[in-house]
Formats: sequence, C-alpha cells, structure tokens
Amino acid sequence: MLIARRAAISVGSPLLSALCTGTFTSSHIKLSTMAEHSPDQVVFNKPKIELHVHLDGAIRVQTILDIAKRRGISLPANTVEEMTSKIILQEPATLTKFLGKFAEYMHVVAGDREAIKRIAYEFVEDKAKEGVIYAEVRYSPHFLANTKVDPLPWNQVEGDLSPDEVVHLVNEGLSKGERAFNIKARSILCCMRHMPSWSMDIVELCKKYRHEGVVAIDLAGDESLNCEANPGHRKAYEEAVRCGIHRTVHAGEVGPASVVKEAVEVLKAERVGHGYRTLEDQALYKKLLAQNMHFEVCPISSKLTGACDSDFTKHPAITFRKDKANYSLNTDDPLIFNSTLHLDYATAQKYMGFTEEEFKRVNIKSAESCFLPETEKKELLRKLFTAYGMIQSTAF
Ligand SMILES: O=c1[nH]cnc2c1ncn2[C@H]1C[C@H](O)[C@@H](CO)O1
Repeated sequence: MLIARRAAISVGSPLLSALCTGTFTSSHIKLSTMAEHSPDQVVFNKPKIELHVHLDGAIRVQTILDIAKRRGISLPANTVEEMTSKIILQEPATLTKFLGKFAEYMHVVAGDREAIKRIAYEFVEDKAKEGVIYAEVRYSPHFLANTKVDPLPWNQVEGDLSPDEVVHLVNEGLSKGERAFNIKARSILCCMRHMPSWSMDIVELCKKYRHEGVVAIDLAGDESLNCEANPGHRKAYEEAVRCGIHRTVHAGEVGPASVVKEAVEVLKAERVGHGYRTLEDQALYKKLLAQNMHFEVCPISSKLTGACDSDFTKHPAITFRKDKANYSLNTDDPLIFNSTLHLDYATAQKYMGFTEEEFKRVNIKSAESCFLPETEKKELLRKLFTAYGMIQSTAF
C-alpha cells in the first residue's frame, strides 16, 4: 500500500495545486493516496540536507496502526486512509490547532520502547528514500516518556520509560537506520514553550548524549500563546552556551519579530526555526543577513499552520532567495501535512521561482549551518560539491 506522503508529487499534480490554492479537500487525500511514485516527478533529484523536521511529526500512519494493534489501543480508524484523514491538516489552520493534531496519535507511541526505536529507524529510511544524506531530527523526550515527566503527557498511566531512556532509544533507532540506509542522522532535543520546568532536563540530556548523536537544543511549541522566553528556558539556553551545545529556536513562525530578536540576542540561537516574521523588522532582518543567520524554512508547513499567506507567491522564502540569505528547505511535520520533502521543493520551484542552482545553494548553506563537528561538516560539504558537479571554492 502506498500512502500519500510516500509519493513524490508532480509540479502539476492536483495535490500540489490544491495545497497552493487552499482547496485541499478529502477528495485530494484519496487522489494523493493513489499517486504513483515516479522519479521524474522529483524536482531536485540530488543529495539533500534536512535540518528542521520533528520526529513525532514524521511517523508513518501504518506504524501508528501497527503499534496501536500490538498494544491494544483503540483508534478512531483502522485503515491508513481513514487514519490519515483524521491526523492531517487539510486546510490552513492556526499553529494552536495544528499542535492539537499530535494528540490524535502520540498516546500510541509514547511510553513504548519498541515503538520509539521503530519510528526513529523508519524516519531514517524515509529520509534516505527522499535523497536526504544528512538529517537533524528533533523531538521532545518528555512527550515520549511515561515516568519522570510532570505532568504525564497524553493521559498516559505512569510507567517506567523516562525522558533519558527515550533519548537513548531514539539514538539507537537512528544509528541502526544510519547503518542500514547509509545516510547520517543526528538529533535535536526540544524544550517546549509551555513547559519551562522541563528545559533544564533537556540541556542536561544534550550534554549527556552529545557524543551519541544529539547535536543541539531547540525551543518548540506555541509561540502564539507565549511570546517571551520564560526564565526556565533562558537558564537552559545559558547552560547550553556555557557547555558549547548548539542552539536553535522556533521564532517568528507565528510570533512577532521580537521573538526572533530575543531568540538570537537572549537565547543565543545560532539558527532560527522558521523566522518568517523577521521580515516585519527590516533593521533586524538586515542585521541577521549580515550575521549569516540561518533560517529553517518549511514551505508547506508555513501555509497549513497559518504562519504565512496561503498564496505561495507571497512567501518570505522568495525574499530570502532574492537576498541570498542563509536558509534551508524542510518538511517540519510531514505526517500532519501529508507531505514529502519533494513536495516542499516542488512548491518552491513552481510558486517561488526556485531553480536547480538555488536548490544547490540552499543545500550547501544547510550543510554549512548544520550542527555537525567541523571535520564531519567539511566531509558533508565535499559530498555535496561532488554530487552537484561543483568546484568547492564556488562562492554564493
Ligand atoms: O511548526 C512547529 N512549531 C512549533 N512547534 C512545533 C512545530 N511542529 C512541531 N512542534 C512541536 C510539537 C511536537 O510535539 C514538538 C516536539 O517535536 O514540537
């Protein structure tokens, strides 16, 4: 069975058009479910880097069904098609509504060791199939745990899986995937905006597992409800700076440019998750351009979360492209957006004027801005330059 987000989407496909015109209905789910994967539908069929994707937003629907069955958890649907239609966002909504979608399935995966290893392993397989050669995948260890987390998420009963062990399991799943699919995968641990009391745990886990695949700390969650970084988050980021843990922050996705300013100036973010609304403060934008700040852009996501205008021809990525900014193209939560990285690239090509040359530039910028140690970063860059038939000294 081929599920929707596994299929590459052609530039002229009904699914892409529907996404871009805001007329995405259940009939499109069916259509996309039947779409056939065909290599000529991929707009950039070359090695890619992905820096902003949530593990818990990138689970296979079939896997959710399998795990629910094994654990005896009842779900509102029994088939991939039905379950997909329950989980996905079908039209532009709000970030708050989007975040509510996780509750449809997180209780199935959380607290289950086998499930957590499996989703990490399958994530690597899915990325390898999309031509990704290096991915940084992020998640909240607390959201997957069922002990040593207060409050217990997803109405779980207390068990014995701690956030610490969750990180260990994800690391194992990712490493197994790396060996099986010959790509590199690292992880970023998320603090959550509404849970500042978890943030010190996160930085401690980043420190503990920094040599086992964890490369950075992030701050995710609902920026629209909670604009100013709580002291709990600030302290965690101070500790990250002190210990040389890399830092990214979701900012300026739906929150104002001041959140981006705070992320960079107070939390010392080295990359900005989304960052679209930076453009509302031109002085800040110019400063960040001059600093070579990296923006983790997620086109399909930005439409469906209501972060950006639903007309992709007005997308901030167009300004970033014209200004030769430092940014990446990412899926964010392909499960909930029923998307693939190919769909994000196809969207950028069709509606934002992206060319093959810009896709190469974006991926080289992504490699330069990734959180790998310098020697591994150089090796990654060398791979890209070779695959793109470019001479390494090419300046963008
Ligand atoms: O696009 C997003 N913005 C803010 N928070 C997000 C986004 N996508 C996922 N998250 C949240 C929900 C997940 O459970 C959490 C950790 O991956 O991060």
